[in-house]
Amino acid sequence: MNIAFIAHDKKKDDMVQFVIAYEQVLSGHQLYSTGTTGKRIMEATALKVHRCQSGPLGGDQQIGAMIAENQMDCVIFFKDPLTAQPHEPDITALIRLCDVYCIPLATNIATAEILLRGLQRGDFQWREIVKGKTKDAESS
Ligand SMILES: O=C(CO)COP(=O)(O)O
Repeated sequence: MNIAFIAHDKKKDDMVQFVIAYEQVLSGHQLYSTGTTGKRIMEATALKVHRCQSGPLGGDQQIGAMIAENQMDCVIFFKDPLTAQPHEPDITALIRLCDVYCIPLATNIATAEILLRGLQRGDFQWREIVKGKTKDAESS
């Protein structure tokens, strides 16, 4: 599965703790992130993360584009609800695209735990079916 990790500054420590806790599970997947979040994850773990731009410089939009191309299976986005962000429209757009394409999205650590436990159990297999169907439609 392709999984995106994004954390606002005040949530980055939580994100690091989270990926350390689930490092073993995550090592079997392709990981993507916004710039600084990915840097923090790679410093704290042995995980390899494909880093996009930093959020305020377009990283949320790059991950949004992957969703629109059906290349993202899950988004873990630890949002800071108490701090205004200069790129708020990009954040809203990313969340909207998750809803448009029915991509599982966790915006806090409690939901993220449930999503990753589902991932461990194989609950995300339906994404492979959806991706397969999209590829078939594109090639016909
Ligand atoms: O701002 C962000 C998401 O909206 C996160 O970006 P960084 O991971 O580059 O800090």
